[in-house]
Amino acid sequence: MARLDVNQYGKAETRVVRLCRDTPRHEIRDLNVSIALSGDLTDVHLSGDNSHVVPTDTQKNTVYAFARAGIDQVETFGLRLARHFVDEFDPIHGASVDLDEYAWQRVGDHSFSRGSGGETRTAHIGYDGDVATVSAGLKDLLLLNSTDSEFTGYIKDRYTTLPETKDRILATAVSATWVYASDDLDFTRAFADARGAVIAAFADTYSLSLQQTLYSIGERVLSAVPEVTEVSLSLPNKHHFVYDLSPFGLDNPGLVFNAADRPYGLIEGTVKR
Ligand SMILES: O=c1[nH]c(=O)c2[nH]c(=O)[nH]c2[nH]1
Repeated sequence: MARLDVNQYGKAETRVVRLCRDTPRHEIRDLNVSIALSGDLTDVHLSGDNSHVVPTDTQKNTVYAFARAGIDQVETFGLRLARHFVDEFDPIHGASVDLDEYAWQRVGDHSFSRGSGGETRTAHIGYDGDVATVSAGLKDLLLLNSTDSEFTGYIKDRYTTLPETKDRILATAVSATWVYASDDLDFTRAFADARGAVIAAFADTYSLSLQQTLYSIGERVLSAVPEVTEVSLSLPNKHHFVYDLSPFGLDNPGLVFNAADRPYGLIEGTVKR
């Protein structure tokens, strides 16, 4: 016999752009919003009774309608949406809202530039009708140190070819998610402080491994933002290998590198208070 287990449904990746045109110097907010609702949804799966279903199309429309009032902080926008679906519709007991915000750089009063592969701000809202949990973070934040990075002293076996190095490029694309202790705080300030801590820790740490850098980033975020209870980091090691120029009769004292695409080391961890 089959039995329906956990399930959720919603509109994924609603792309909403909200302009502010109150002055000739326009503002732009560019979001990708994914909603997942759960609750009393057994009948729709077992018998096709849709009477408990808030259509995903309605969810999408709600995102656009709520954006009309303005997108202040991604976290508060997500909280508004999560609370709306759970508080307005009896069969809906839980909402999960993921928000990505793309960073546009201003290049004029009404002109903006967005680098491909640029950094994205993220937020996640969970709401069960009682407690709202908020986490935030960023992804694809590219960072590179051109020195102050070593990797030595590791296990060597018959398959080890990696030479020890006292001076290498350390580069990564940071994905970080941190959890807030409260659903009511200045998320914009907290984000800016956490982001600043990530960058400062990466830049300031004399790195003996990317693992050590990960811990120092986590530690710095916790000390910079008191409202953060834990930080999870996913750090691809974007290897830069010194290219062998000796076949061409040239030396290469750490000047020319092969920026390898794949494979990459992937260093992940959570740092808590
Ligand atoms: O910082 C590093 N950590 C590792 O675990 C590792 N493994 C590797 O081959 N290079 C690196 N670099």
